Order: sequence, then structure tokens, then C-alpha cells
Amino acid sequence: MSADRPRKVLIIGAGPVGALTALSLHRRGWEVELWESRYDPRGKNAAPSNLRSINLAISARGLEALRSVDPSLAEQFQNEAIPMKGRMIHHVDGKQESQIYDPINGQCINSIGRPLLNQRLVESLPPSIKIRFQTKLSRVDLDTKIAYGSSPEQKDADEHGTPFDLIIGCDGSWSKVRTSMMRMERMDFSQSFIPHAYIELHMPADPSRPGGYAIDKNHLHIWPRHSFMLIGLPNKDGSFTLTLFLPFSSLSTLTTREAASRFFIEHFPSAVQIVGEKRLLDDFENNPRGNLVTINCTPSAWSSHALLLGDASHSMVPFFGQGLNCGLEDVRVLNSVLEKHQISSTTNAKLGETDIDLELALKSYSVERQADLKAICELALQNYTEMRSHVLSPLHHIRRFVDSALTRILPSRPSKLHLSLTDPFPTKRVKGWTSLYEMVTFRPDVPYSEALRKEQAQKEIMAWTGYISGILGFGAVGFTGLRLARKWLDRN
Ligand SMILES: Cc1cc2nc3c(=O)[nH]c(=O)nc-3n(C[C@H](O)[C@H](O)[C@H](O)COP(=O)(O)OP(=O)(O)OC[C@H]3O[C@@H](n4cnc5c(N)ncnc54)[C@H](O)[C@@H]3O)c2cc1C
Ligand SMILES: NC(=O)C1=CN([C@@H]2O[C@H](COP(=O)(O)OP(=O)(O)OC[C@H]3O[C@@H](n4cnc5c(N)ncnc54)[C@H](OP(=O)(O)O)[C@@H]3O)[C@@H](O)[C@H]2O)C=CC1
Ligand SMILES: Nc1ccccc1C(=O)C[C@H](N)C(=O)O
Repeated sequence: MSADRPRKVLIIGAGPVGALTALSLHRRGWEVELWESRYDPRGKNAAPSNLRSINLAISARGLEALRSVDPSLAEQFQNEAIPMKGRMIHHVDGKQESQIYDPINGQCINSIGRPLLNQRLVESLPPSIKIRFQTKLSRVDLDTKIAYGSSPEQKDADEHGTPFDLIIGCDGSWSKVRTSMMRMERMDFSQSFIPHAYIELHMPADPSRPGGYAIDKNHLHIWPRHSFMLIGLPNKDGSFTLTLFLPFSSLSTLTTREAASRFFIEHFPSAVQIVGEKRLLDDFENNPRGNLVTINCTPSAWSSHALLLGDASHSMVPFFGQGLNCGLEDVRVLNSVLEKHQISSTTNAKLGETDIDLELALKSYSVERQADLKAICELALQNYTEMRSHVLSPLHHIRRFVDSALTRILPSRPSKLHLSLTDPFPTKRVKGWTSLYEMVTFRPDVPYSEALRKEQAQKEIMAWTGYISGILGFGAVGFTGLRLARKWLDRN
């Protein structure tokens, strides 16, 4: 019998999910190697690079996942982020309307710079993790468990390759690891784009205002215009990163500076006034148009050899602010599955052999996580209509009022059981009444699929209450009408 040796994991992608996965498996005693195609961000001034979306909203699920690996990380990010307590709706006439996310407990989502988040996570990795920057996975042989990378100096894939027990693809939406897995496994795969593009714009700091914030610092700002919208998230330096979400078909009509100017002045006059027309139009002309895509794949694991986490496994449109939060949560769930299956840091399987215990654990991760990933991708799509249009509707205000009132009368409290290493979601069924936003954003004890189920049940109750009150109301009106008619007939 061969002697035990450390399990070797090769993680592709040192984005936020890859970095947290590396730290988590290192803490479990695995031998970890991490490859990243971009430059080493450590010790640099965390200036925006070619990374898209300059800032992100991190909320309870992401913070809980960070805490589960290293409590000081969650604390650090919370200190470096800007809390946003609600949406600030900007109407065309310039009126602003605050819609608080959690009117009862005042919980917030947090705006944080993406480069800073990524850099801090990579900086938290101990030197015993081997990190290769500017190394791009070009090919992986999943049968023999050998990965081949290339770098600017060595354009062709390295000849000998790097052996691993497990390769984890944290390489984003266009994952190469996933492409290789799809050749080995009957993987169900779907990819669908929405008709909208996103374009980032910049609202500079205003030195005449406290902290430089031209609009309220502690809100996520939305200029909803039904079929499109502009949003703004605050940065530490007093500026805001604005993102315009607009159908490509409309974009194609804004080919001249004059047309773009008319568009902004007509729909976003307050933003034009704050940013200045020239700056806004320069950004609009020069900044890239990004695609927005939903990607699902099942299973997300193959044999004991390969696994996908983060956007590589599930890309979602950004409208719930959950893509990153969900990716970080993947790491917490994986950790719990490895613990439940008692996967130790060593193995006696030879490199290249199938490790049955690990295979079962990965399969179990993939099966357990599947419904939650589908649910959040669907919820993310639904939240786009909510943000750009529903927030303006009277029905939305009624629903918010009802949610708030019923949550006070029938509160749904987070599970008394602590989130434990072996049970990542102690609340299997949400009792009482609670808003969908609360469950998705502030309740890491509730799986996404349960949030979706509970909201569907609550919607049904609302619909039935509506029908019944409608019938009763109609009945009452009818009855009163009959009585009045009778009285009139009696008198005439
Ligand atoms: C406009 C926009 C706004 C968003 N806002 C939010 C938000 O507010 N909140 C939120 O939770 N989520 C948000 N998201 C989603 C979030 O950006 C992603 O979910 C998150 O970045 C995924 O992290 P990741 O580590 O899985 O992948 P990525 O961040 O894509 O990291 C993948 C890494 O892998 C590297 N890589 C890729 N291929 C290779 C290869 N072959 N070899 C080596 N390295 C490779 C890349 O260089 C990259 O560093 C937003 C997304 C967009 C587009
Ligand atoms: N869910 C969503 O809608 C979105 C999610 N994101 C997330 O943010 C991450 C970083 O975004 P960003 O830096 O803008 O990434 P990019 O869109 O710039 O893509 C990064 C790399 O992925 C490859 N790539 C891009 N588009 C495609 C495609 N259609 N088919 C195959 N490969 C493609 C290219 O690699 P190469 O140069 O080697 O060909 C490209 O350099 C993404 O990985 C994703 O996880 C980003 C945008 C939208
Ligand atoms: N980060 C984002 C990026 C793009 C679009 C939306 C968000 C949000 O976070 C929306 C927020 N959760 C909301 O519902 O108001």
C-alpha cells in the first residue's frame, strides 16, 4: 500500500472566488497551486485595471463565506466598504425617493472596489501556496490529471504540465476548465444573453460637498426608465461608478454625440447636471459595451478530478448584486461538504487515479448546490424588471408596505442554530412572513431555492387575498346597490 501524501489542488483563476478557495483548502491542509492569467496585484495601488465593474455590492452571504474561512477578512472588508441602506430612485423631474432595503432592522448592502477586494484576497494567501501569475491555463488532460499553462514568455503550453489530484475552475464566465469538462461528461449547459448592454460611466467627486459625495453616499442610486436604467454605487473617494443598462437595439440609434446628448438630457437630466455633459458623453463614447449573460451547467463536478465554482459554474446578470456573493458562498458550501464527507488533507490514491471518497463528495456538492444556483440565476433576471420598472409602480409600494407590516406581525427570525461547518443552511423552511429581498440579501442561513419557493408561496397568498377581497368588495358593493335599488323602488 502506498503512503499517504497531501492532496494537490490546482485552482485556475485568482479572482475573488479562486483566491478564497485557495485559502480555504490551504486551511484544510491541502497542497494548493493557483494560476492567474493577469498580473500579480499584490502591493500595488489598487487602481482599476481592465477588470469590469469597478465596484460591487457585497452582502451577508459573501461576508458569511469570508467569515467562514477567516473572520478577520470579513471584518476588514466591512470596514473598507460603504454601507448602502436602500435604493435612491431618481425620477425624471429630479425628485429623489429613498426605498430602504430593511426598514425593520436597517441592514445594508456594501459597496466595495473590485480591485481592492481582489487584491486583499490575494494578499491574504500565505507563501506556502504556490501562485503563478501571467499563467493562462491553455489545456487540461482530465484523464491523466495534468494541466498545461502558457505565459507571455512561453507562448506555447509548457511541455511537461502540472499534475494535480483536483483542478478547480474559478476562471469566470468563459471558463477553460468547463470546456474541458464538457468533453468528458454529459454536462447540461445553457447560455443566454439579455438584450441589454452595460456601459460604465463615472461621476467624479465634488470637492464642495462633504466627503465629495454629490448624491447621498449611503444609497444605491437608480434612474429607472422602464426599458433601461442607470445606476450608481459610491466609491471611497467621493465619486460614483455609474452603469447604464440599455438594449443594444437602442444603443445602435445613439451613433452620434448629438443623439447621445439628447438621450441623456431627456432621460437623465439630473445625472447630466452633476457629471457634466462632456464627461458623461466622453465616457459613453469611449467605454466598452459589455454583454450580460446567464450561464448554467450541471453537473459542476466531474469524477474526483474537476470542479467548477463561481462564475465558471453559474454566471448571472448582475441585478440582484449576488454573482460574487453566490460564488463566495460556493466556497463555504464546498467546505461543509468536504467536512461532512470527512475528506482529509491526505490521500493514498496515486496521482492520476480516481479518488472514490473525493468523487462522492464532489458529486454531493454538485447535487446539493444545483437548485440554489438555478434559483439565484432566475431571481437575478427577475430583479432587472423590478429595478428598472416595478420600483416606479404603485403596486410595488403596496407590496413593500404589506411585506413590512406582515414582517412585523409574523416575523421570520433567522434560525437559532448557528451556521455550522457541516450544515451551511440551517433554515430549511422559512416560517412567518419576510420579503424576498431580505431572504436573498440578508439571510445566509436560507438557501436561494428556499427564498424562491417562499416568495412564490407568499405571492400566491397575496393573489388569493386580492381575489377574495375583490369578491367580498364586489359582493359588498352589489349588496349595497341592491338595498339602495330596493329602497328607491319602495319609494317610487
Ligand atoms: C456590471 C457587473 C456588476 C456586478 N456587480 C456585482 C455586485 O454588485 N455584487 C455581486 O455579488 N456580483 C456582481 N457582479 C458579478 C461578479 O462580478 C462576479 O460574479 C464575480 O466577479 C465572479 O467571481 P469569480 O472569481 O468567479 O470570477 P472572475 O471575477 O471572473 O475571476 C476569474 C479569474 O480567472 C482568471 N482567468 C480566466 N481564464 C483563465 C485561464 N485560462 N487561466 C488562468 N486564469 C484565468 C481571470 O483573469 C480572473 O482573474 C457583477 C458583474 C457585472 C458584470
Ligand atoms: N454574468 C454576466 O453577465 C457577466 C459576468 N462577468 C463576470 O466578470 C468577469 C470578468 O469580466 P471581464 O474582465 O469583463 O471579462 P471579459 O468579458 O473581458 O472576458 C475575459 C476573457 O474571457 C474570454 N471571453 C470573453 N468573451 C468571450 C466569449 N463570448 N466566448 C469565449 N470567451 C470569451 C476572453 O479570453 P481570450 O482573450 O483568451 O479569448 C476574454 O479576454 C467574467 O469572467 C465574468 O465572470 C462579466 C461580464 C458580464
Ligand atoms: N450591484 C448591482 C449591480 C448592478 C445592478 C444591481 C446591483 C444591485 O446590487 C441591486 C440591489 N441589490 C437592488 O436590488 O437594489
